[in-house]
Amino acid sequence: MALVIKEVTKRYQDFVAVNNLSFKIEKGEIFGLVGQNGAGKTTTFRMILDLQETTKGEISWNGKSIHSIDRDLLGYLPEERGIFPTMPVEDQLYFFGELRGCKRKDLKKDVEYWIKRFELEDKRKAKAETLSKGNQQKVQLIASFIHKPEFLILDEPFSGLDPVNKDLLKDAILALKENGTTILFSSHQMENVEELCDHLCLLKQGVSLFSGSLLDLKKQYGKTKLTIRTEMTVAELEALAGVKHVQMGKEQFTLTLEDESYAKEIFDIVSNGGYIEKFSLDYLSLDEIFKDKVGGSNV
Ligand SMILES: Nc1ncnc2c1ncn2[C@@H]1O[C@H](COP(=O)(O)OP(=O)(O)OP(=O)(O)O)[C@@H](O)[C@H]1O
Repeated sequence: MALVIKEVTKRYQDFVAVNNLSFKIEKGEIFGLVGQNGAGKTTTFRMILDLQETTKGEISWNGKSIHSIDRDLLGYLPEERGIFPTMPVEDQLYFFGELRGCKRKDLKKDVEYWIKRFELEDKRKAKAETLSKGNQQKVQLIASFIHKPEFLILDEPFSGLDPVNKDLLKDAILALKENGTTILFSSHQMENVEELCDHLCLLKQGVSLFSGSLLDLKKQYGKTKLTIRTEMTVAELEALAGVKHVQMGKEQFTLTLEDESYAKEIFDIVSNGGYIEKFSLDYLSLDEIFKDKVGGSNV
């Protein structure tokens, strides 16, 4: 295991921000930390980065206490966005790379590569303050990993990015993983976590509701989401055995089943021995699971 968080608690006076949290991340993995505002994500990051002390518990990287590792092994995109306003984009990236111990000549290839990859070529000489918010975020993001850290922590990296830039970021995260970087990121946007992570931790008010593989989490609920197109009414569908909830969508219904074993019987009734345009049985989305775990819903 690369990162091990063991029974970590963070207390601010009487308030417990992180409560007995444990999870593990393997080398080269993309791991998602998911939780609502105030769940304790940033606090957890700050403890991993040794910017804040734990009240209790241990954090280790490759078997060594986080207090004793070389800081340059780590990269961090904090939640607070901020780069030097008057420094040109390109200079900014060299500056952060050199700050983390890299030589300017060794940085050139990577600076060029990432400027191109994040479509910032025409902005390279521009002062950071003249860039749009999304572009500033991209610069700060590149700055967080230009020194090729082993372990990269990204706090809400997707917030404020348009769909095209979100895709650029997703591709970049996958490319960093390909190169062996271990990545931990937080997000409120479940589709990003679902697309990128094999493993995740769901946090609620500082307490872990789940940590482990996304597939294992999905299996807890089973394939209980049934999407069908039918002439039947909501009332008729609700009356079927094993149906917990029916949601009417545009030209289709989404049924929540008590158990996936009811699907066959429902198929027989809905298709009535004939053709059916749509009948699809799926795992719940992470968003649906999260809402259920955190708030209680109809799933
Ligand atoms: N220095 C502090 N003193 C007191 N309470 C704090 C301090 N820092 C954080 N907290 C509290 O700890 C809780 C967790 O905060 P944290 O910033 O870790 O949440 P988060 O999951 O990152 O939230 P968000 O998604 O809104 O960034 C919050 O209730 C916050 O108010």
